[in-house]
Amino acid sequence: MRSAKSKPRLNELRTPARSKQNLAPNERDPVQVYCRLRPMSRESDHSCIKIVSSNTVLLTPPATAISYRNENNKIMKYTFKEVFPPETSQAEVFDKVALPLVEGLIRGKSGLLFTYGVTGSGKTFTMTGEPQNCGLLPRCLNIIFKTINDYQAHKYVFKPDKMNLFDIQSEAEAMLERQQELHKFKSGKKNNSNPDLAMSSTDITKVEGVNEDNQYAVFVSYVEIYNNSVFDLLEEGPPLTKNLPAKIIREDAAHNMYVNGVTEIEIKSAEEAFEAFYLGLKRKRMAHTNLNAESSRSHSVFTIRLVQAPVDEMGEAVIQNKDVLKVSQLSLVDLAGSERTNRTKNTGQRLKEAGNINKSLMTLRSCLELLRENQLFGAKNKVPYRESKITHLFKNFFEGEGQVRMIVCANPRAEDYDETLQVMRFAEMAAEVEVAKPQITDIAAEIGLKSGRRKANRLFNTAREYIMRPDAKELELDLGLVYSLGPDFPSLKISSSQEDHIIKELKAHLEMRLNRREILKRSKAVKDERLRSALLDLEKDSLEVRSENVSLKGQLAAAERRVRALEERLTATENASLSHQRKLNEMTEYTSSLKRELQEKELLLSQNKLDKEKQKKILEKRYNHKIAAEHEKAKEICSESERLRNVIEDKENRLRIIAEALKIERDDHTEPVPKMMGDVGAQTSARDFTPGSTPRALPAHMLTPFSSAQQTKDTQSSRRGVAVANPRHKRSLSADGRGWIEHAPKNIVPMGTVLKPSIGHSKHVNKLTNVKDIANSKVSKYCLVTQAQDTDGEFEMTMYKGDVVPTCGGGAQVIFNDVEMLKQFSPTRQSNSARLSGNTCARHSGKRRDTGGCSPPQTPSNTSKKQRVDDDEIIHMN
Ligand SMILES: Nc1ncnc2c1ncn2[C@@H]1O[C@H](COP(=O)(O)OP(=O)(O)OP(=O)(O)O)[C@@H](O)[C@H]1O
Repeated sequence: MRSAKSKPRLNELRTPARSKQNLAPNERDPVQVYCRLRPMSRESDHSCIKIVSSNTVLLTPPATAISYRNENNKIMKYTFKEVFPPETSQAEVFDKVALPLVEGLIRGKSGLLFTYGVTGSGKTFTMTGEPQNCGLLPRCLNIIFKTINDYQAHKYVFKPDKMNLFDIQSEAEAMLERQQELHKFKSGKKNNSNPDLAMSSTDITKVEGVNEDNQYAVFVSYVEIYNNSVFDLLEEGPPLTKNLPAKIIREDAAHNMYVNGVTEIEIKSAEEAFEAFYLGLKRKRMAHTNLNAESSRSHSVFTIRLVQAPVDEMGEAVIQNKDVLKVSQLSLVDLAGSERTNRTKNTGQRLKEAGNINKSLMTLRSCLELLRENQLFGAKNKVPYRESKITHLFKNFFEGEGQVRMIVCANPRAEDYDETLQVMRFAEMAAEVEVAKPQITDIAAEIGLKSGRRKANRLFNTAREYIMRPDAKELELDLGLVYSLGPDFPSLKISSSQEDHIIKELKAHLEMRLNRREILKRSKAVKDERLRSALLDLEKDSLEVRSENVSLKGQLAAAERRVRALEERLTATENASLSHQRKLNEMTEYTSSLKRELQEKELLLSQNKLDKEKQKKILEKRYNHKIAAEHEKAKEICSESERLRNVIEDKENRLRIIAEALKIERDDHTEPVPKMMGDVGAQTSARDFTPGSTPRALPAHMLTPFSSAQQTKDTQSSRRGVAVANPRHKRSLSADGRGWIEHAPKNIVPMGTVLKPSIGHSKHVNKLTNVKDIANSKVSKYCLVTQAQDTDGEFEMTMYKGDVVPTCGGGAQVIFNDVEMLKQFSPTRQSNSARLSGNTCARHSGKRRDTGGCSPPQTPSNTSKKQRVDDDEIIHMN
């Protein structure tokens, strides 16, 4: 727990929010409602409002009014704090209504002043006024600056913290910001001032309540509430014509409502304030209605916030602590005019605006009604402040504390009567609402600061300046201002014995002076003590400084010696450096000459390169068409080779067919020859024979020699003397002496002639079933022997020959490259070719590419075009 005597902590100094219900009557103030009547536009017009006293008006309904019929021509009486007749001057209204609010603002109390009334009743006239006849707002600004002018803090010492409170900056920080601002303004500041608005207000004087030991700063903001959205009229950026972004209303740490992110401009003079106000005015949405060409369609709220903080003990700078700040605000609200939409004949946007205006005014009205009920009858109605932006923004005035004043403006003309009546009723009701009186605390006194600090500082500065002057003789200062025992003695003249009160007054005065003397003595003792300790500190410091001085002198002498030595070295080094510098210059010159040479050569090189490239291009052009012709030829060759490849593929396919035929034939050869060669042949026509098929019949003269080996021998012996074999007819290609594998049917028919060539080193197989027979290092050639009868019934023997090529899988493949056909003609045969009888040997050979496997050769008839008949083809005539 904090002891009773200890000083309060700074953050405990703020006044806590007080509960309205528990307030004593003297702690509350009613909303003060004034009525101002505007002059009639035409003198001939009938006025419905009559002022019966300084605070009462009578409303007489005209025959055209609705209330004339509804309320039986009833005259209504309304009472206000004061009624201002049409001829009342602006200054008078200001003095009565706004001046007390300004005074409160200076003392740290917040205030709210709004004008309320029917459209065209003079709200804006009252609030803003006209050139040369300024209204409440300019007058408030003028008087505030006149009052605080000598006590203003430097700009940016107080800075809004964006959460409705303020930070305090040091003088240095503030100066830096001022310089930045100066720089910004030099680069283009727009002047928004309006000479008309800098209204003459010479009659304005100062108000009481300024604390000389405080520093002050004024901040203004200007918002507009339009269609229940809040817009910042001082926001930089968007052009005036475009829609401004809407702002939201928030509650700060002290439960005060504020417009979040609103622009607050620090103002140092009334002129600056007018400038800001004029900028906001330009942004205001003005709309024209049938009723009033200048009617404002929005509520506008101009807020002046006054920040004050005590100066420190020295009376110079503000205490750097946020908690000593006191912020008070005066909000000047020009409400949009209330109107009946059916009378204004508004449509579209205007109708929506009118609806919103009326809705917000209705909310204001119902909020005040509920508040009044709560206050008067202890009801616990929930007040719907949030239903409208205007009531939400000023919630803390009604729930917290402050001074609230309202000026009801009225136009006494008959056309406005019904609406004016509503306004009067509202005003009467609002006057019954009470608001807690603001409590003022002297924070400086609470933290032990004495008053008169700034004055003392001023005197001190004057004295110092005076002493510095050469002609200073005697300083005459009114120290009484600082050490004053209070005001002068009251009048002590006692003229009768009954005047005891004078004695009492004198006694009180003396006691006060004694008290003050005591305080001053204590203060002096404290200051003496401080001075003594300061002098002692000074003496101690002085001694330390002296001894330090002696040691420093010794150090200085040693340092000087070192410096001299260093200087000598430096001179020597400089000389050396000079000579090096000369050399360096020479070398630099040499280097630069080399560089120049290099550059020239590089230039030459690049020139050469360019020339070569040019030549290359010329040659390329020249030979391009030749290259194109070559390309054409290449294409032709390609297409030819493609065609040949197709032919080869075609041949391969045919060979494959032959191979299949051969396979069938091989299978047929397994049948016994005698059966094949029997008398069946006599029954079978020779024309039934198809190439490649097994011979089914042979002519009778052919059968004998093939009947058996014995018969062959007989035939050979019967033809003794005839040269049936000539060694010269041996096929050279067949008998090349390499290892052959001869693949012939088992029962091959002996031809009985020399036709079949002998193959040296050959191995005979009937069936090629064992791979070793062919995949054998000794075998490099392959010969397939077939026998058949041709279409003429002649017997022919074909030998397909090829190279055995081993494959990578361990097997072998045969590439056929030669075909030999041996044909035997019967000498008895009657045909065109019958004159030639005996054996014919034709040899066909054709080189072909590797088929990649063992594929049968083409038959001679199929390859007749490509195959040639060898020169050494022999025909044996028997
Ligand atoms: N007390 C007055 N003395 C002289 N002229 C006045 C007075 N009151 C209003 N007028 C004039 O009446 C006209 C309308 O006044 P003003 O614009 O102030 O009305 P308003 O209530 O603000 O209207 P709205 O609600 O439409 O904004 C203005 O031309 C103004 O000069």
